Amino acid sequence: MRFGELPSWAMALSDSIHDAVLSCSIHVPTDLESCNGRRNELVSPFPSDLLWRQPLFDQLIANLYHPGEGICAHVDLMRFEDGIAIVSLESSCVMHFSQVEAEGGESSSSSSSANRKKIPVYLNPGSLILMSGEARYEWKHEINRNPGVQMWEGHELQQATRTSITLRKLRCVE
Ligand SMILES: O=C(O)CCC(=O)C(=O)O
Ligand SMILES: [Fe+2]
Repeated sequence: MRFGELPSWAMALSDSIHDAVLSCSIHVPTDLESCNGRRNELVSPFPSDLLWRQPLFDQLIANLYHPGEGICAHVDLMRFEDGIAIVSLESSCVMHFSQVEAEGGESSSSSSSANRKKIPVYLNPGSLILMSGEARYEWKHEINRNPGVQMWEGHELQQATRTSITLRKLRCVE
């Protein structure tokens, strides 16, 4: 785990994440009438106030998982600001997202565990996960790699050692 100024390779990674977000961000007209007035908004996988903050990230953790190891469902600690990036390396895997229980817990009918869906996201080696806003605060993420096989769309995933690098920004304490 590392806090404060990141080592140069992690700064380079952070810059690459910044560039990757920019390269898949597009400007779209806010409405048809304003098309000619060139008013448009940026649609981006990371909100621009987060993308342009300085520094983008100042904390990183590298996690090493052997076959059969994963991480249980959680929301990242509130000591970190909004805007989290994870680079997934080496082994493919499936990350599941599930909605945080509403206040009042299991008795709340719309959010009972039976109704709460898990959204699977397939991660290739090199995949970048960006979490902000609702995804960061209202959804848990987990990787369930029990010993044995993990399946994706009917195919068996070959489990190998997996490394992930999570980049975050510490919340300022006043
Ligand atoms: O290994 C991963 O992809 C997830 C890591 C993670 O969620 C965390 O460190 O909080
Ligand atoms: Fe996490």
